[in-house]
Amino acid sequence: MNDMKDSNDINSDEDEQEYQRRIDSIKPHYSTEEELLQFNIEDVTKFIANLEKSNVELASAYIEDPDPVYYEAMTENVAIIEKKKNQLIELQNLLLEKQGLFIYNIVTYNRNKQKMSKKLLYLGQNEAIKMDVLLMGKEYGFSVDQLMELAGLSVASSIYKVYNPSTLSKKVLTICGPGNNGGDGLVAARHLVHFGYKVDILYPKRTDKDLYKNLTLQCEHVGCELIGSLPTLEEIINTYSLVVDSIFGYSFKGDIRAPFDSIINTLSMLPSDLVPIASVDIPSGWDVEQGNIRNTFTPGLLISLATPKKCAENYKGFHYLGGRFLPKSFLEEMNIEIPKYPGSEQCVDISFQEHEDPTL
Ligand SMILES: NC(=O)C1=CN([C@@H]2O[C@H](COP(=O)(O)OP(=O)(O)OC[C@H]3O[C@@H](n4cnc5c(N)ncnc54)[C@H](O)[C@@H]3O)[C@@H](O)[C@H]2O)[C@H](O)CC1
Ligand SMILES: [K+]
Repeated sequence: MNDMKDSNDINSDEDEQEYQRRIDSIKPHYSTEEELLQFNIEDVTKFIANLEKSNVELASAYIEDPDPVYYEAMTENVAIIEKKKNQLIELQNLLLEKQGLFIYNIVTYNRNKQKMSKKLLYLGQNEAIKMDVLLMGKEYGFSVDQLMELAGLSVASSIYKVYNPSTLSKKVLTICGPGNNGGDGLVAARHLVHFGYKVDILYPKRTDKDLYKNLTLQCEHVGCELIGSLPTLEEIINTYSLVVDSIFGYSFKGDIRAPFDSIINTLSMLPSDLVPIASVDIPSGWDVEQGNIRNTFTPGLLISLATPKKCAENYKGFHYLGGRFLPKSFLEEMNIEIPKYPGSEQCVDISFQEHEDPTL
């Protein structure tokens, strides 16, 4: 046990100070600010990777011997990883700024004190549908399965950032609806398994199209279990650490019909501190433009796809943007401005704290 604790000493304050001393001592060798930023980005990335590796080791040690010390060490690691990831995003944005790629007119700040554009557009329902038609038309030439794959990957990537598998002790339940939002959920479920989660899927109203049949098959092949009906509230709490809501997206209209009415009712009774919900594109049951008018659940994480929709304008939880597939020409044609994705990331944190003073 002591050996494991020692290998985790990277967490300690002394190590952090040592790390800072090392960075400071190296600074003079870098001739430009851009080079220094590049170096810092690489260093923080390695630091995060080491901690994540250490957490995987701690997690397997904990499974063999559920000593709370392992758990505490993992929790400490997770907090440091979160801090370092925020630092990484700031460094990446600084680099973008240095390279002249951050061009925003009106500036506000998100929870990571990143500069964000006020011009970021919240689409209405018809605009979102129009956008889809345009993307998949002759001019832009995308196919639905291409976009769905990128959308689903970005959902899984966002979940990984907010609800890291090392912090979850139970499985993830992905609930899929009958349309493309459900398809995004199937893709996300498969990637979540690749990222280290155990995933069950509830897919009560399946479509006969090959795309959905294949996505379901692929999920089964990576080990997702397809469950027949929604477990009781108590069973959900005992079995799952997270619910992924991919029931309805931007085409949802009217009163919620069966079987999704009772599913959404149950989800609305779920204590969010015990089992948070991650919603794909739209929190299911919310009006696409007016938001939570039916007083259903509020997700802990919302992953808006391509651009956020109007219902998310006053959303206060973790908010990520994914679906990194919009070409510049398309953004110009639609007169949309979206935040820059850092590096090769599939998602970007757009959780707003509009009135926060970034210098505090
Ligand atoms: N360009 C993009 O950003 C992409 C987004 N994607 C995802 O696709 C959904 C929109 O998909 P769509 O198939 O148009 O619709 P939904 O999934 O929202 O749902 C349609 C489905 O739901 C049924 N339905 C509608 N209203 C109700 C109701 N009141 N009660 C019960 N059932 C209802 C309807 O009959 C249909 O069967 C978008 O949000 C993104 O998640 C793409 O994956 C990639 C491109
Ligand atoms: K949804």
